[in-house]
Amino acid sequence: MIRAENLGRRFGDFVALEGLDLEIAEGEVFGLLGPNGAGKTTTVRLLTAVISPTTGRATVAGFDVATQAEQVRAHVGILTETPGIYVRLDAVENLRFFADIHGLRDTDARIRAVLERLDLWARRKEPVGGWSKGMRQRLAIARAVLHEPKVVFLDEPTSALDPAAARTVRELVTELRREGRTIILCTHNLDEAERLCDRIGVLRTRLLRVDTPAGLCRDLERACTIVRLATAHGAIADVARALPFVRDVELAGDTLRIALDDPESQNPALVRALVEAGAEIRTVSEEVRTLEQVYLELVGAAKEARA
Ligand SMILES: Nc1ncnc2c1ncn2[C@@H]1O[C@H](COP(=O)(O)OP(=O)(O)OP(=O)(O)O)[C@@H](O)[C@H]1O
Repeated sequence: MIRAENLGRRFGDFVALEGLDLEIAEGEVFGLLGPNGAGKTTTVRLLTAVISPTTGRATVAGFDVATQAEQVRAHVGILTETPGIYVRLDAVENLRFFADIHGLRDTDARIRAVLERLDLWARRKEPVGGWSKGMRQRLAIARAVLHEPKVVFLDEPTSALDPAAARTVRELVTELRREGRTIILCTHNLDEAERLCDRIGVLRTRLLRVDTPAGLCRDLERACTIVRLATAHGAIADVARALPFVRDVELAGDTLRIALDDPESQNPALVRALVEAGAEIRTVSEEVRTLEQVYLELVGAAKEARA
């Protein structure tokens, strides 16, 4: 649904985005994470044909963002960080305005359907200036999906919302995904990204890493197997240390933390050796790092590399 090849954008001498290679499948929820100024909004603006690339190319729904901007815009919906909602107009007037821009037909039926879906129909006649932030955000999402786009870009959709309103927005994202739409979600909320996204890309001018949330948290270079013993046992730790494929062993209480290069293939031999040495093993598990740890290391390393 989205394909970018060496996509980049400069503003004068300043490089906002460089060498973006990315493919996003239809129906995927793709999270874009990165610190302030990392180039997330620039990426969204490039992929929605609001600005043009200075290097590379990209297609969205099969259309080239540089040469077929109008078709791209017809197939994408965007929720920006500052959605242009007209506070003096009511919800229907706001949506009618955008429906006219898109040249939509069946405007009244569409508006009613989307407002009912977002639970805003009963309040449709009030100027939206008097609404809560959460309600306005829902209206902004209604606007983004009014023309039933195949791809929906959501730039920080839950920032500045209270937990209940944020939850409603997250439920909407899940619903949009159920309808088969492709969603690009820019967020600083790592927990939200982990819960909603099929894959996550970490960006800092360049795309540093792309993987599933679980894949990002499984740090292969530091994979550790955690073995909990029935009784604490220094001798068992020494047995593990003596194994040629074990890189490091820490014993804390009844728990061994064993660093391996490839736990999946080395765990069976490790467990066999420990049992043969008399260990009574209660549990064997994998040390999983949090997305926050992985994220901070990735963007921290990118910052050092740039310095
Ligand atoms: N029109 C522009 N002219 C000059 N510089 C720009 C322009 N648009 C963006 N930039 C710069 O490009 C960099 C990337 O900005 P961008 O808005 O894409 O980051 P972001 O990852 O969305 O950040 P945030 O999380 O703060 O929203 C920033 O340093 C920004 O100042």
